[in-house]
Amino acid sequence: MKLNLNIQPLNTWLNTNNEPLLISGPCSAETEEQLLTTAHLLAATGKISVLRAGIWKPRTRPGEFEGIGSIGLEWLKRAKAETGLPIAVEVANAKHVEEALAAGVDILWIGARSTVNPFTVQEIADALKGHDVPVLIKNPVNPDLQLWIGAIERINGAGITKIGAIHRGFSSFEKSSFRNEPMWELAIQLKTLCPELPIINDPSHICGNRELIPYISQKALDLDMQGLMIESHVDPSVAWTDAKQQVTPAALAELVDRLTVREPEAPNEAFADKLADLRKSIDKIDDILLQKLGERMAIVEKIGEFKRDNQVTILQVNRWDAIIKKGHAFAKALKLDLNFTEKFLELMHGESIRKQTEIMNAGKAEKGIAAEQHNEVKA
Ligand SMILES: C=C(O[C@@H]1C=C(C(=O)O)C=C[C@H]1O)C(=O)O
Repeated sequence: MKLNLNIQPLNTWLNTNNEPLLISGPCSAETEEQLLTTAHLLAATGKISVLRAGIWKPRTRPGEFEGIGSIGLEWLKRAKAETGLPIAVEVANAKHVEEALAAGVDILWIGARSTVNPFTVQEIADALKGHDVPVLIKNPVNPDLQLWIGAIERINGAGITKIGAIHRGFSSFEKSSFRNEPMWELAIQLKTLCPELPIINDPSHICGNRELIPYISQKALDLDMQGLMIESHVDPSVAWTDAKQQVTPAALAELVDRLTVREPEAPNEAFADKLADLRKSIDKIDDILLQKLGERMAIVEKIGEFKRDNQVTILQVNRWDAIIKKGHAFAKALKLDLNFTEKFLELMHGESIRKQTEIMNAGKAEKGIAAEQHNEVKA
């Protein structure tokens, strides 16, 4: 089901010269000189459309630099007057919204740590009522698409129609090369549910280091995201916050030059025809795959009934082990990714277990099973 949002297309409220939107600026405004020098260097690249700077910083532990505060608005105003760039800041409560709007801030964004809290988002939404300011909403820290959507709906419900989502990645318990796991599928789901909603990628917070930023930026553009928010600093080595992930304005310009912007639409009829042909072949294969999956499940059900009637456990580790081993051999021979193949088989096995559990317990503890099934579907 599509989301029922009232969103104005990005190009109707921000001029990006038909290029992907690029928002850049320091993680934190530190001093007037740092902000202005960075802003001038960024403006001189001719690459960016919006200048950003954090002035109220939600930090994990107390005692870290928590932002320069309202004085930063004066510096941003000066940067805007001198460079002509629209300015953007993060807001986390009603007071921030009021101060930012009074200072003529052009774009507000809601950070990941605020998006997680519906009370905070609602407070911001209420403060925005009656204003016509663009608002960008970062994904919540945790991979919860509904929470992200809920925040977008709250802001939209306050009458804000110039809205964008910022994909900044998600906290994960697992060790990873990323500071925040991209979990692209969540951004893809959001785009599928609301195709008119601009999604902007934040490679700085996904990567947590400079090195991976070009890779993530390119991937974001190839997933048809409409822009990038990349942190930059006149001298990242001395930055007060997020030093490892900021780039110099010169490095930013170089990075942007190396990106390839591809079109979502077919460039000509010949391409469209060839693509349609290839897709026909995929459709045929998908039909066979699903047909075979259905046949497989019917046999799994029979085995389930057989096990139930003979009091045999559902899980058969040896059999499962053999399937995985055979899967590995197939993956190698067919040049399929091993991890993908394993995940696919695991998904199938999980469904067999679920189905056989249902058969084993038919009529018994129905409530518990229904609850488990509900959770599995949700997950
Ligand atoms: C279908 C069975 O039950 C379970 C499901 C399996 C499967 O999906 O292939 C394999 C082993 C069992 O854990 C079976 O025992 O063969």
